[in-house]
Amino acid sequence: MKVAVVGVGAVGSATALSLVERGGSCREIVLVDRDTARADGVASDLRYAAPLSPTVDVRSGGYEDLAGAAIVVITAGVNEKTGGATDRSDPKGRLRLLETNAKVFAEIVPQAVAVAPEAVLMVVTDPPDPLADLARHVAGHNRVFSTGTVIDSLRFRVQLADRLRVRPRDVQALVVGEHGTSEVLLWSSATVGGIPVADLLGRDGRSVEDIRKEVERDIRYANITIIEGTGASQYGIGAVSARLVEAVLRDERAVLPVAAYSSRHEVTLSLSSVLGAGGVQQMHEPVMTPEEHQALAESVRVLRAAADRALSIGTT
Ligand SMILES: NC(=O)c1ccc[n+]([C@@H]2O[C@H](COP(=O)([O-])OP(=O)(O)OC[C@H]3O[C@@H](n4cnc5c(N)ncnc54)[C@H](O)[C@@H]3O)[C@@H](O)[C@H]2O)c1
Repeated sequence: MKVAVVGVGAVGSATALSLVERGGSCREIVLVDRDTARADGVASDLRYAAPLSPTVDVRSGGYEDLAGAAIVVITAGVNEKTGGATDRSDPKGRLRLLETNAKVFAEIVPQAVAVAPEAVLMVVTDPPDPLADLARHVAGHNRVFSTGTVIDSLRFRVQLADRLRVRPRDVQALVVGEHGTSEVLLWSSATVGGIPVADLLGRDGRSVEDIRKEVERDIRYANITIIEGTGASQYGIGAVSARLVEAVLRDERAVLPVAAYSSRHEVTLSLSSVLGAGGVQQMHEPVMTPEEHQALAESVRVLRAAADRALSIGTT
């Protein structure tokens, strides 16, 4: 199985490293970037790490090398720091990158689809959900999804686990809607060992409402906190991307909050999605309170407007 990564910056190289280290799901990784020297350098670096993992060949290439790829991971484009999306008080958040990155997608997607018409397209570039709508439109097929709120849901689980002093693996908690400032944290269904987290938080006397605000802030702006330290958030999303590739290649039917087009909501968004061969196979709406439903409707509104903009930029 061949996996292609288009865009070999911080996120693309972290994704490729995670693919090599997780091992086993793909036999070949091709790295493509308009900065060919960078793609060559990352491929060369990873080639020397590969013998420590299950057999995998890593090489750089051009679009012609996408032929036969089962999945194309798109991580090309400006990031939050370069694109000026690191202001916590800016409600647009990652949507600030839409104009620039829609143009990047208009360049990449037709070339990728021409060479690899059967490949699943996985969008990581921000803002991933409207860019997945654009990619789907340009590709002319539905085998398109974005990493959506998988990373946000992991952040939610980690933040809750910290406060509850349990391991994150045992916390069930979902974020749905946009991978962005309008995302919806589903507190009502967050549980640990079958117990609602709201029943466990605040046992040390702190107000549950205060803890909730603190957790929401930490998750919504986790990317900015990371960028303030390192310039780019890359390792978490790299590990997520490799894990999602694995779920597709192995037809796992894993239930994860990746984003795909929902005919019900008429836009790409994250719900409880079933991920396997061909991308997202089913999407289900988690049980929500009326307030959570309302917040999701607002996120859908934001996403529809962004998708319309992405299409108008990327298809003219
Ligand atoms: N979905 C998520 O959860 C998530 C998380 C972190 C970052 N991101 C996003 O991922 C993207 C990449 O971030 P990064 O930190 O790796 O940025 P980066 O600047 O380190 O790398 C971007 C790479 O894309 C390449 N590129 C740009 N335009 C191209 C084109 N037209 N064709 C081919 N290659 C092109 C550049 O040469 C560069 O190597 C950003 O949009 C960032 O915001 C998304």
